[in-house]
Amino acid sequence: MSAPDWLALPDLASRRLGGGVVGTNDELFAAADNLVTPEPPGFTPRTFGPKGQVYDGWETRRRRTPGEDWAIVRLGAAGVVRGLVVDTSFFTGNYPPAASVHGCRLDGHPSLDELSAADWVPLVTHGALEGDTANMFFSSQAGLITHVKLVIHPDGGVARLRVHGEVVPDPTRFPDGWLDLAAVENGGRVVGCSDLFYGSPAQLVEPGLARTMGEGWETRRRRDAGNDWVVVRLAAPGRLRLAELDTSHFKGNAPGAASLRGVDERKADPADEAAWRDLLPRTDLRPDTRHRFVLRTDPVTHVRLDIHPDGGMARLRLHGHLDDGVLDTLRAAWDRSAGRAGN
Ligand SMILES: NC(=O)NC(NC(N)=O)C(=O)[O-]
Repeated sequence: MSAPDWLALPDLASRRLGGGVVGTNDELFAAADNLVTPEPPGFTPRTFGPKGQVYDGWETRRRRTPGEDWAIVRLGAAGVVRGLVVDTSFFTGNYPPAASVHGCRLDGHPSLDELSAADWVPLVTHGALEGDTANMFFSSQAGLITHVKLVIHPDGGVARLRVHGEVVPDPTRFPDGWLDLAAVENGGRVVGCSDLFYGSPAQLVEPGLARTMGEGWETRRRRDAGNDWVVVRLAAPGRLRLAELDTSHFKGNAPGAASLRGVDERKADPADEAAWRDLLPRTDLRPDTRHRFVLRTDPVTHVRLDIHPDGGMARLRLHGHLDDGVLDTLRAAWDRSAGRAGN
């Protein structure tokens, strides 16, 4: 069976975006914070701590009274949830047989008490789980979600909770309309690339600096005359003023040069090669360097980064201003769905 399309969407709960566990009723065996760890779970058999076998995940005690266990997760970026993964990797004799996930929308910085009293809408209802498995659930809930509540029936261990969805730009994050239009936390997304052999291009637009080469995008060595590329769909239409092409950590494998092109899908079809306009001409790059290039572009909705011929890059930042009227549109969309996660 092929992977569902929604798996390619960003994990809104990931710690990489600032997601975090804000409360749980029980984490005696293993901390619920592990649910949002970006790296895949690991396991070393027969490693015992003071409470029992050590697990990389959330694990509650064996229930001796009726009920269920829960953990509430603050998403790193608000969005519309398209699919969830309740990953029970390495939990074999102690996984929960079923899980539910609910979502809510609460803006600002709500307390656990406020979250507990929120209107929760179902994203997954009593979904059957397999042990030691990435259990996948499609969500048809169209509302904007800021927090999710994982409920396990009745108890047990879950290694990771992935909440894949489309980021909805939060206009309170850029009150003057100046933002990194490529950033995933603002709603930017990598929608195409030539090669992702060593590292995912989605990492180019993640927050912060890459800590290692492994946190960037890296292609294999090309043995033909072509070059590698990625296309980013911007958070919203905007005029670019500053590009950052960050080759940090890529010392023996930085691209020799790069260029940027853009297109405005409101005026031309991005599938039409001839519609793309130069934003930054082919420019030499240095290894292990945060290059900044000042730009002055017309409004664009998509940007293509070409690297010549291949190699790796840690981050791509595309700072600029939202096109005229777009900030008002984003504010209206944000306000319209306020307090209505289920709509
Ligand atoms: N061997 C175990 O994993 N036992 C228990 N869990 C831990 N973490 O020790 C349990 O009851 O699920």
